[in-house]
Amino acid sequence: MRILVIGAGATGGLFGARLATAGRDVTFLVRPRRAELLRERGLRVHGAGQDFVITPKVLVTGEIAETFDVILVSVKAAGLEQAIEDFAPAVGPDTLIMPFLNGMRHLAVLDKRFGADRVLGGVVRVQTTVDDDGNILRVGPLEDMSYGARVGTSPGRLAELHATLGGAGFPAELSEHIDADMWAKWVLIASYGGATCLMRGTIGQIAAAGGAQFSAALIDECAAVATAAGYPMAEAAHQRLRAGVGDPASPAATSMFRDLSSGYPTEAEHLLGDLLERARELDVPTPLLELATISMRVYESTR
Ligand SMILES: NC(=O)C1=CN([C@@H]2O[C@H](COP(=O)(O)OP(=O)(O)OC[C@H]3O[C@@H](n4cnc5c(N)ncnc54)[C@H](OP(=O)(O)O)[C@@H]3O)[C@@H](O)[C@H]2O)C=CC1
Ligand SMILES: CC(C)(CO)C(=O)C(=O)O
Repeated sequence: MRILVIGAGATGGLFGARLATAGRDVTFLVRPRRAELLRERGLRVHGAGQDFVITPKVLVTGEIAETFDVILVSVKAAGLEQAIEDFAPAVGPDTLIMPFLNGMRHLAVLDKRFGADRVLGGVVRVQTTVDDDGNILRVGPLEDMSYGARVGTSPGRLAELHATLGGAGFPAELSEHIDADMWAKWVLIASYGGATCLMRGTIGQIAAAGGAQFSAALIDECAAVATAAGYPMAEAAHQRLRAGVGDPASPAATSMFRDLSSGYPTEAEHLLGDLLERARELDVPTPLLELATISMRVYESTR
């Protein structure tokens, strides 16, 4: 299957490079500045014990002349609408679209444009960022993905997708409960991301300052929203998250915290604001989530 990766940033750059290294047919759809850099210097991945460069196949937005089998959407939430316009010409009748985005709201946007049978659920777990030289920097060893059908995707096509994304040097799981997986990831990202951004420190720094109970209470609030929405988190996973916030040495943080620390725009509305809105609709009290959301709104409005 021919793969088009939308964006060659922290997640798309890493997984696209892995897939290309494993011999898959990968093309990156990028904007002109990124294209120039990639053509000049290649796509380099480094950090956490790895260092490799690939010469990527690159298409600049506006240049798409044919459809692809798989589209991996790896833009941030704020860039989604424009990205959809840009990659739409690559979507044919059998194309599958797998988004990497955290949160859930993007699914409705993609479904509306392309139909839910073509839009898979997706979860990627990596710790990456784009460094000042435009390289993909791994800030931790985590690297895996899962994906799965939500409604009416052809099983044959799904199997082909799994054969393409699997066995490429990172764990890739075909999930039969991808909506629940996405909700569980959302609980993680909203609670760890909300806590670290509100407190301006890693999970360990918050614990060392006496905030472990605060972080655990935020996890409970986010998990309660998932439960009310019909996607209760597995008890063991919930308890693992809670246990993780008690370690003062924990370096845990999220991509939203890395964006905040660099003074960049964040996905706060997509990750926190949307969850808060759903909590209100479902009548779930979430005072800490509200606090984290407001603090990020202030950050965004004063950047
Ligand atoms: N980073 C991480 O560790 C993790 C991130 N995630 C999630 O993955 C999603 C993507 O995040 P991440 O990879 O970090 O984001 P990045 O900002 O690092 O990468 C996004 C890339 O998309 C490019 N882009 C944006 N719009 C377009 C467009 N219209 N056409 C082509 N390229 C475009 C940007 O290019 P340009 O340079 O031109 O702006 C940028 O390089 C987010 O929802 C995030 O929450 C999930 C797990 C871990
Ligand atoms: C779960 C985690 C922290 C790593 O994949 C993440 O999704 C993020 O940093 O955005």
